[in-house]
Amino acid sequence: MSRITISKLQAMKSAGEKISAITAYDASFSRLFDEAGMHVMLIGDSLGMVLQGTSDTLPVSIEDVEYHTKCVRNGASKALIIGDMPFMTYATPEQAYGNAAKLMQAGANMVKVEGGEWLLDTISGLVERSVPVCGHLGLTPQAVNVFGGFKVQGRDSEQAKQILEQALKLEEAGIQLLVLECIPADLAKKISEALTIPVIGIGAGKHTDGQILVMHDAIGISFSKIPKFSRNFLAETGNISDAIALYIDEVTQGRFPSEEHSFK
Ligand SMILES: Nc1nc(=O)c2c([nH]1)NC[C@@H]1CN(c3ccc(C(=O)N[C@@H](CCC(=O)O)C(=O)O)cc3)CN21
Ligand SMILES: CC(C)C(=O)C(=O)O
Ligand SMILES: [Mg+2]
Repeated sequence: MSRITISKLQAMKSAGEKISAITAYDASFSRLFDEAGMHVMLIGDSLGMVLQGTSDTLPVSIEDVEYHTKCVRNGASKALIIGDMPFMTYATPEQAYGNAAKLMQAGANMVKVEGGEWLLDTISGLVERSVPVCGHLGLTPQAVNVFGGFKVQGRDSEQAKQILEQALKLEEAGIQLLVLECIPADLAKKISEALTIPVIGIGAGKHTDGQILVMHDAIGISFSKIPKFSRNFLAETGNISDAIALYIDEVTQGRFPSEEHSFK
């Protein structure tokens, strides 16, 4: 079976079919997620927190994500694979090109970068050089020291307007997928409707075109604090394959996230 393409995700958005995504870091889980029918796997810089035990994602290196991308690539034959660009590995367009090349050569089909306005040239440069790009707005964890903690973003109307405007500019610059993290459900709905490209939410309510979770949260074994927006699917099922199948089904049916896993 051939790999899920970005155009397939685009077609899913157009058809109103929900996209399910999860983070993955190794070949064994990657194969399990792939066989369950997961559409997208992200080698997240969250690996700093869930694999290495650090208190934020800032110490993660490009070599860390490169290594885990190779592991995930070996387990996945169908899911679209996204490599997360770590803190300060895309501070300039030139840095971004060299570091994106490492993740693409490790097996990623797309790279993800956190931020808005300042990234527009980097994004168009990557896209011109044949690297598909996923954006990330809202609670961008690499900016935790600016936010003063992992806090919900976009609650006041000025900030909400800014996130929407940034999303539109990123789309114009060439991103083909967008992650929205920890923003009010109404704002995520508005952005998902305003954009042509698919929007994947985490802590962003049920109206986005798809959902992503950190895999350790979805099975309730995270080293770090499990965020309010997550749900332990293993506790409900008793084995990991069924837990992942339930997660995908709940996303597909629009039952996850419910109000208790969303922000106002
Ligand atoms: N295990 C894990 N899950 C994640 O979702 C995740 C990571 N690690 N590491 C990277 C970032 C950091 N993330 C986080 C971490 C904590 C909260 C959190 O504690 N949020 C509060 C809400 C705070 C507020 O109301 O402003 C919560 O109660 O969920 C949110 C996102 C999301 N990502
Ligand atoms: C939470 C997701 C979107 C992420 O960026 C990560 O796992 O690093
Ligand atoms: Mg990340």
